[in-house]
This record gives sequence, structure tokens and C-alpha cells, in this order.
Amino acid sequence: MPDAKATFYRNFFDLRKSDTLFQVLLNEINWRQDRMKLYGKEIDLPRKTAWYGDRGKSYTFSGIHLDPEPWTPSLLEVKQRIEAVAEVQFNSVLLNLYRHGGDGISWHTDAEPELGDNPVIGSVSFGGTRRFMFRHRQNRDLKAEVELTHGSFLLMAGETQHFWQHQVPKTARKVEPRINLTFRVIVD
Ligand SMILES: O=C(O)CCC(=O)C(=O)O
Ligand SMILES: [Fe+2]
Repeated sequence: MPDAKATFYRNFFDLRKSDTLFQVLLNEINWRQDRMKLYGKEIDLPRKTAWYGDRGKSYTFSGIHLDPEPWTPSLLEVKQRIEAVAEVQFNSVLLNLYRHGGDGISWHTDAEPELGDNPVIGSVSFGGTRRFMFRHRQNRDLKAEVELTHGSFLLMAGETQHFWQHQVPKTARKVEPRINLTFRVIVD
């Protein structure tokens, strides 16, 4: 991918660890149903979300203001493992729960001002495989995609968020529930 710095690690967590983390996160995370404005109407986001992190690192996402809940042991375990390769210290994580194929996230960049200029985003997936698609903002013919499998880790850095949008499309196929964790660095 030109104008990007993205690295994919397929089996970053082994199967046993991934199975455990999926179950623990499904049960222990305080999943919320957030809403967003779409053409003047309030609608449910097509996924459940949660926001955990260091105290005081609050964040605005799609017009929703989120205060972080305190780290849990399993979140800290995942954070430590990915920090070893990401070479940054993450201070917060946005979690997404895609319950079925009707859940997804549409085209966007992770370019909120809280993230600074060239954000490092560490994205970990557990559960059902979903497509993760990229498209270049200036040249829409430039595309890339990766299957985000159980236990995988996608690291995005450098100018990726300036030049590339991403999405997890909804699908009519039968897919298992999926948990995604996007670790971020909120700068103050
Ligand atoms: O579920 C994913 O893999 C992507 C989530 C995402 O793009 C986000 O939360 O900003
Ligand atoms: Fe994103």
C-alpha cells in the first residue's frame, strides 16, 4: 500500500489464548449501545462499543463523548503483548462488538484530533473473521483488503490515516460474533 504503514500479524495470539480472551471480553466488558445522528435522525450504531483506558483520557467518536472505564487484567495483557511490537505505549482502547453480519463500520479514518498527527493504531480481533477494506482517499482505484481472523493483529502507523479510509462492511453471509480492540494513543 503506497502512502501507508500497515503490518498484519495473522496468528498473533494462539488459538487457546484467543478463545479465552474472546469469552472473557464478551462477558466482562461493559458493552454499550451508542447512537449517532444520520441525516438528522438518531439511530443505533450497527455494533456495540466500549471505551477503556487511563484516567482522564476522554475521547469524542462520531459525536459521542466517551469517558474511559479502567483497564481490566485481560485488556492489559493484550496491550502489553502488542506494545512489544508496536513500540508505543497505548493509553486507551476502543472496543467494537459485531454481533452478526448486520453489524459493521462504514468508511472512515481514525483521524480524530485527540490522536495527534500520525496516530499509531493497534487493532486486535477475536471471534468470527470479517473483511477489513482500505481505499485511498485521492485515488479511489487504489484498494486493499485483509481478513481479520481470530487472534490477529493489524498495526497502522505513519501517514496511513491521512491517505486511506477503512471499513468493515456488513455481510449477508452467516458470521460468528467478533470482538475488535483498537488501541490508541490519546495525546493531551
Ligand atoms: O472492527 C474493526 O476491525 C475496525 C474498527 C474501526 O475501524 C474503529 O473502531 O475505528
Ligand atoms: Fe477505524
